[in-house]
Amino acid sequence: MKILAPQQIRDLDQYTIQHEPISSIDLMERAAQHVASELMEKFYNKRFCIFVGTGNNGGDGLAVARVLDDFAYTVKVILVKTSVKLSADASINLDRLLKTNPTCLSTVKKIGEVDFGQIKKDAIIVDALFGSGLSRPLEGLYKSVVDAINELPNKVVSIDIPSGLFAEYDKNSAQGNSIIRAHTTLSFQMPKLSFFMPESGCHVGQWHVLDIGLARNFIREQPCSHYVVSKKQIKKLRKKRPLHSHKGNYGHALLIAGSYGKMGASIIASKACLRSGVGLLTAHVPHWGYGIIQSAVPEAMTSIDRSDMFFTEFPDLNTFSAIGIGPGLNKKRNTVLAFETMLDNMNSQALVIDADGLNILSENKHLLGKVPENAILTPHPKEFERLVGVWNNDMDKLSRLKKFCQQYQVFTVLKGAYTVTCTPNGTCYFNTTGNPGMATAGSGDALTGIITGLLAQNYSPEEAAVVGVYLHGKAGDLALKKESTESMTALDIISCLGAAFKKIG
Ligand SMILES: NC(=O)C1=CN([C@@H]2O[C@H](COP(=O)(O)OP(=O)(O)OC[C@H]3O[C@@H](n4cnc5c(N)ncnc54)[C@H](OP(=O)(O)O)[C@@H]3O)[C@@H](O)[C@H]2O)[C@H](O)CC1
Ligand SMILES: [K+]
Repeated sequence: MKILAPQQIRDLDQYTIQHEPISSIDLMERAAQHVASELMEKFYNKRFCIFVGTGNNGGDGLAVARVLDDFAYTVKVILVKTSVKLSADASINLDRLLKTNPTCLSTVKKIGEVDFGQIKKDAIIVDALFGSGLSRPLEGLYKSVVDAINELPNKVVSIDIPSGLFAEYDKNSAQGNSIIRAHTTLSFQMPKLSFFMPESGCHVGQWHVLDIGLARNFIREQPCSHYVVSKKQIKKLRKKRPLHSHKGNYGHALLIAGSYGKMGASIIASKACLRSGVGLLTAHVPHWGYGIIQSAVPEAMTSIDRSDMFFTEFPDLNTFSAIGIGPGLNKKRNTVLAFETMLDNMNSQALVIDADGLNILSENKHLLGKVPENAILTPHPKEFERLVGVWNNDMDKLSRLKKFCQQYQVFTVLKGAYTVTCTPNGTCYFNTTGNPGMATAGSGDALTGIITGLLAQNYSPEEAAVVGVYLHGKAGDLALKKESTESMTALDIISCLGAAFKKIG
């Protein structure tokens, strides 16, 4: 699913009105019907208190109030209005509401006029103050109202976007901005870019997309560099196995991971790689790790380093279709040298670099130039910061991510609540599977194993990264059915990979 920019969304709105054709007031009505249905389903028989502004987001709120009132819900509407006039469609909806239920509405022009004490604790607050038309941070009356709503214990549902939040904008990170902290956000047609950033996404709560039928052909034709990964897309990318096939058809992966005291990284990455469908796996481990890996992962072959403790050499790379390097490696001088020599000797093998592999790159920046094109780097934010420097805010982080991928022609999987895969041309794919239980030791090693396994099976780097991240998150979500966010371990995630594949279908 595309994540369009605010101006594109406005154009989409206009295009739909002209080409469907549908009048803007009817489009607002359609949007409001969707919101009201969702509210009635989620909050059956609850009372609602709707804060509306003067733009079209407020118009949505007024129309929602009327629909809820038609269904005999108890609704209070608070129109927060400075001296500005209402938008044309908000004004029509105000008249419609006044005709059906004039007593539900109060208009406030000063903060003292809002009687927050009157709002029952179990009422659902609907936030329809500002949507995608926000042009500056909130001030004065609007800021006070938003701050006061955020102090209330009530659940808040935002229409389209939490009021005060920009759809995509650096100012989201400005200290002291007042932004609604929603429990749920019902967003029209597509999520907004700011939902995916830690600094701004924390205001959004659970978000749901309401398909209000905006012109699909227009969406399809829009240039776009931000996408949300969907199950449908992953299903299309999954490679189905023919009946007559053998392990030789599914690639041979090499995992260079683990060192003295960190053999778990090798075990976890190896198990994940095998559970992702690789035909053959060789785990390259230090001499000391031989017995450990052989007994923990009997399915894997081993390549044994001459060093007892660390990675200092590598086997003939031509045997392998994909290589994963980094988990639990350490950064000893000889390890750095071996890594550099390996980069010099890469041919056509697909490559994943994680953990200490990334730390070696950030401490030896000249090696970045040796990373082969289309390699996949899988940093967590701290590792990424070591590679690109400190960012000012999340939008800056995103632009550094794109610049980095374009400069080195690599894919980067930047891990987080919404892990983003950025391609060498700067296109970003946001992943929505996964949960906070996956923030646990070895979780990243598992992802390295999964992506390496997919690469070995001839998934393109883009497919392997996007599918791998999705599967890893999905397996984590399935593991959460048996475990809690606290108790989940990396091996729990791996044990659910089979079920995750089945969920893709
Ligand atoms: N996408 C669609 O197809 C549909 C969207 N709908 C809804 O419409 C809103 C967007 O509506 P819009 O009227 O463009 O924007 P807002 O409702 O957010 O409000 C804009 C007005 O608010 C003023 N404004 C902006 N920032 C501030 C501020 N910080 N303080 C005070 N006032 C502010 C702005 O004035 P300007 O000075 O910036 O010109 C406008 O007057 C979308 O989010 C959906 O909810 C449709 O209903 C369905 C189709
Ligand atoms: K809103």
